[in-house]
Amino acid sequence: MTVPETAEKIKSMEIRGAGRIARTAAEALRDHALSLAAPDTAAFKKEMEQAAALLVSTRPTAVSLPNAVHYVMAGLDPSVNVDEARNGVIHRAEQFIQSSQHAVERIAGFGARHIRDGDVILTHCNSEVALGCMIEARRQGKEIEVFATEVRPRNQGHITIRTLNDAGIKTNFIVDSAVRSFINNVNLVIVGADAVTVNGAVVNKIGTSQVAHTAAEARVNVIVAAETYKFAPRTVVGELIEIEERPPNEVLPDEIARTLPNVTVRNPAFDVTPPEYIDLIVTEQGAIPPQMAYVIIREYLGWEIGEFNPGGGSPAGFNGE
Ligand SMILES: O=C(COP(=O)(O)O)[C@H](O)[C@H](O)COP(=O)(O)O
Repeated sequence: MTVPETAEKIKSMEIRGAGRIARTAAEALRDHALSLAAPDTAAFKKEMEQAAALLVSTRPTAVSLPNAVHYVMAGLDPSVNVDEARNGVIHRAEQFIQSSQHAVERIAGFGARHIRDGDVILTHCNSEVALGCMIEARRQGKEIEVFATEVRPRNQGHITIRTLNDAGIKTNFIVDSAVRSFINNVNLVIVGADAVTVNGAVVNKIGTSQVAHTAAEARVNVIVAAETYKFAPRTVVGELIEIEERPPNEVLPDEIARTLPNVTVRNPAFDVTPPEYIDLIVTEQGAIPPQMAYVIIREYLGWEIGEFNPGGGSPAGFNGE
């Protein structure tokens, strides 16, 4: 897939979920590097930077995307010849994809240890790593049951219930507003993350903070499953995570909206769950309390602000191992 095709698919959410977005962006940069017929390294670098910027511009919230792009682009050494520069990008892209897959597997293993036989788990949205923990627990023979939300307006819950069904996990499908009605039937919440900030706040699908608040009130533990490349280095220097606001017609059809001139539809795709509502963040480096997010950023993403910064920034590295 070309870079513009990939960018379009990420924008339209045909490719979605923070981890998948990151790996697909790395693949697109690798393929772009492979096919570019640039006369010299400077031209190659310029084209690659344009491609990188296009990918980063597709969705603003999932930090995995700029982190992945930055990691791949850090393989481009401007002082070598064009073939070496190309190989540098390809190598870093392959490395990112592999370590991301490895991270997903490790988190499933670590997360499954926090799931006990007989647990009833609530999940919100469609997170590859959160589901990985449940599927691994089931694979280990633990009898679990899941409550999965619908996830208005894009219905990611439909993907989640299919995956759970196919894994042979007993699943209850509920509308988003039914979470509080069922929270006392549940003894664990597991969700994914699009970004984790330096203070341990978790940005995830809209509604996650309501789920976590409800869980806190009911004394139900909340686990966030998140690879280290979901942590946001630039929050160390005070940058805020941008919350994507998506088109109104995802929520209300245009033909109805047209008849309601006094009504404005608001459609934020993500929200922020404060660290007080989170018991544990399970990363591929192990489980941490949210308050230790800073350590993950420092140890695994580097101090130099690891996100892709078009035209500048030093190449700090995500270290997936
Ligand atoms: O909020 C979402 C997806 O939102 P969207 O559908 O808008 O992309 C997921 O919970 C995280 O991205 C984590 O997913 P994963 O664990 O698969 O990276």
